[in-house]
Amino acid sequence: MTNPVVQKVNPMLTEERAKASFPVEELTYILDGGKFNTEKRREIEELVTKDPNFEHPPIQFMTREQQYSLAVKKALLVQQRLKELDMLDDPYASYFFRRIAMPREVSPIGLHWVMFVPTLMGQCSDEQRERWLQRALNYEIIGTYAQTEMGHGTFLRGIETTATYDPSSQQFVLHSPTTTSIKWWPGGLGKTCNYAVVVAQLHTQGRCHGVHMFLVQLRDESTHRSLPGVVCGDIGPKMGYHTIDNGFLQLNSVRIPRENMLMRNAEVQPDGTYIRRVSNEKLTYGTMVFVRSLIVSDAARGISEAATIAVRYACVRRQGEPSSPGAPEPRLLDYPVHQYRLLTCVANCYGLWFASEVLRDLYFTVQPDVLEGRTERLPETHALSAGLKAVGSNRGAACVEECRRCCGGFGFSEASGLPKIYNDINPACTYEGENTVMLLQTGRHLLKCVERARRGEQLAPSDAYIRSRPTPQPKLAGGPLTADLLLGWLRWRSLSMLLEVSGRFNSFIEQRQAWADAFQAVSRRLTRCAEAHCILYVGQAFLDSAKAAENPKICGVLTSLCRLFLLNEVVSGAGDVQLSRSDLARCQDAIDSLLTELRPNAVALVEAFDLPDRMLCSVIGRYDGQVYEAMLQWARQSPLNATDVHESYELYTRQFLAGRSLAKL
Ligand SMILES: CC(C)(COP(=O)(O)OP(=O)(O)OC[C@H]1O[C@@H](n2cnc3c(N)ncnc32)[C@H](O)[C@@H]1OP(=O)(O)O)[C@@H](O)C(=O)NCCC(=O)NCCSC(=O)CCCC(=O)O
Ligand SMILES: Cc1cc2nc3c(=O)[nH]c(=O)nc-3n(C[C@H](O)[C@H](O)[C@H](O)COP(=O)(O)OP(=O)(O)OC[C@H]3O[C@@H](n4cnc5c(N)ncnc54)[C@H](O)[C@@H]3O)c2cc1C
Repeated sequence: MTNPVVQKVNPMLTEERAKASFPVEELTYILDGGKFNTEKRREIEELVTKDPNFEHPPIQFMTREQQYSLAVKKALLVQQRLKELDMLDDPYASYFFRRIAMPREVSPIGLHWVMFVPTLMGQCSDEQRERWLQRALNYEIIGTYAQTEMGHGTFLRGIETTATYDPSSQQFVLHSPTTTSIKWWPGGLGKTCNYAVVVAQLHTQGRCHGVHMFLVQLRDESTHRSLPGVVCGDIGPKMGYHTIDNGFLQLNSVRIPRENMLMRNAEVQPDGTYIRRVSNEKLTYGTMVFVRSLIVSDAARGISEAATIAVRYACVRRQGEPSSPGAPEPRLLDYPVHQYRLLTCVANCYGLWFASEVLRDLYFTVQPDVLEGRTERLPETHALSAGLKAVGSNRGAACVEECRRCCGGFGFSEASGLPKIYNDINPACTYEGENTVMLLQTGRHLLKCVERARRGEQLAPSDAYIRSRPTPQPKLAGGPLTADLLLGWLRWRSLSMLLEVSGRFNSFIEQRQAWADAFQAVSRRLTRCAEAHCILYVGQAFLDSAKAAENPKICGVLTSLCRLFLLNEVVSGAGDVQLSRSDLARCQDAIDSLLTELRPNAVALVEAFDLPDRMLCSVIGRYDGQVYEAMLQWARQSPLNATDVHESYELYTRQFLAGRSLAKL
């Protein structure tokens, strides 16, 4: 543990820690992807924790402008430190450095490395990479990804910004023709960035060729003033994300050189001739596939933080009727219903954690082929990243909210750290493709898989269970409810639901409905199919990782947690298909026994995430469990407490009490 123990550890937490049935440290190595990674991460965390430059009072007491300004300073300081430490080329080290240096502070330059650089990597021709990539990697320029407009987010083909080629000057003219065409939302666009990848409709030789990407300079590189024709700014306060300047951008006939169109997949020649190099036009959407896969891991990390806080708090918080006179009040964690609420969040967290690793590996296996124009596995990768992005962020937001409520009133206080975790994960349900829209993309792919299965074509590995005919329901009665059996049931459920919906879809087609209309008619049910498919993927990844654990004690506890995850899915999905009352009752009993079995490991399972206090930023989730003193200390920092009598008393309350009118004040 990298946590400095400030005070004596609360004995209730020590007692819980002693109950672990497995070596927590070894599970940490598994989660980090090896002991080497754990050690490296801890070194970085210690480095940042000791650096006074990253210390400051809680940002929750600051104004938005102060928060933004501090975040800019810290984000840039991180870059300087990473350079000094020669860590810029090490994505693992720089990720953890950023994370611990700016815990729960969304970086104003975050879009630069999450989307701007990956877009340059994926969409530039080789010469363009030479020209811009190194400058971007060195942070000589700071960029963002400007796609969404006020009028269009989901429907990308509806984007209105135009890039019209002018062969006489060999320039593109970037223009926002309407109010709705103003770019709206891009992170860091308002004040921080000086460049952007702008998504626009390409017009040349009198024809529109659809959405393409252009590198546009927004601000002067030395004065940072916006360039002629560029109008940009901050979009104002949001539900969260206070540290980042999501921005707007209006382009008034801004001219850029022809070479600033990103030309890996398509090109406009000097005379204006348009040439498409690869047939799959969806390659322009490549960066989104990448970021969607990252969101699954963000969701798991968000739950890991919230669950660490809520489980620790549940060990030290006493509330309720003592079991006998004179006995202490029960701890929250003693209540089975509380165990259920927390442990199912922990189970979701592990499932998403392992699924995000499998998805990341898939992405990095497929990406080199995609860059070379071989797109055979792109549909599977898109369908999985879209669906898992939706399921991951939906679950992430729901579990973090559940953990927050598990902490009662303190969960509503910023002191708990929980509102911030929620406000960080919640927008992921919307950005990078709104979740329902993403589930529909997965659903569309699944419908096509049934069609392919019917034609006897081979399906991608994660779709291989899809057949054109139903399979018998696995029997849950009789033998033990093993993880394999439960996973088999979820596989059967996913296929059954899909075949039912696809049957309905086909009947609409037979009635001569257009494909798009038939799709709309089944869309509501299709989103459930997409969820079931993704949950199956999560369950499979979870079980594979549990089985792969070499230490039998870790394998045991992970398998039990995986069973809890699977059983909970079976019970909550019982309405989607027919599950007999007796099977349902068996599953419910099995959940109750698992809660009793897993309860002694509750603390160990969250502490395996090895989250230092600096990362959690939580008064009630501290390693030492000394909650109440710390809560008082926190409240003392409120600027409202700077004076005993607040100025509003003199200005208003005193007048009010004296019976004077406040109307003109
Ligand atoms: C909903 C769709 C997918 C629809 O696209 P469309 O062009 O209308 O598609 P269509 O003609 O209906 O054809 C669908 C077809 O296109 C395929 N496809 C769709 N997306 C991809 C992809 N990424 N990779 C590979 N293939 C893709 C689909 O599988 C369909 O294929 P098919 O026709 O079935 O063979 C699209 O408009 C979309 O992706 N919308 C969501 C927009 C979005 O995600 N915006 C993100 C902005 S950036 C951001 O939010 C950053 C935040 C980060 C932060 O703050 O940290
Ligand atoms: C914090 C944050 C950061 C962001 N950062 C960026 C960024 O850096 N760069 C960038 O370009 N964009 C960014 N965005 C924009 C984001 O990608 C869009 O908000 C998102 O794609 C949704 O688009 P929209 O807001 O236009 O919603 P809409 O498309 O108007 O959707 C509204 C609702 O309608 C539903 N809906 C829409 N179409 C359909 C359909 N076909 N079928 C069924 N239902 C449908 C959706 O599910 C949704 O619930 C960011 C957004 C947020 C909140």
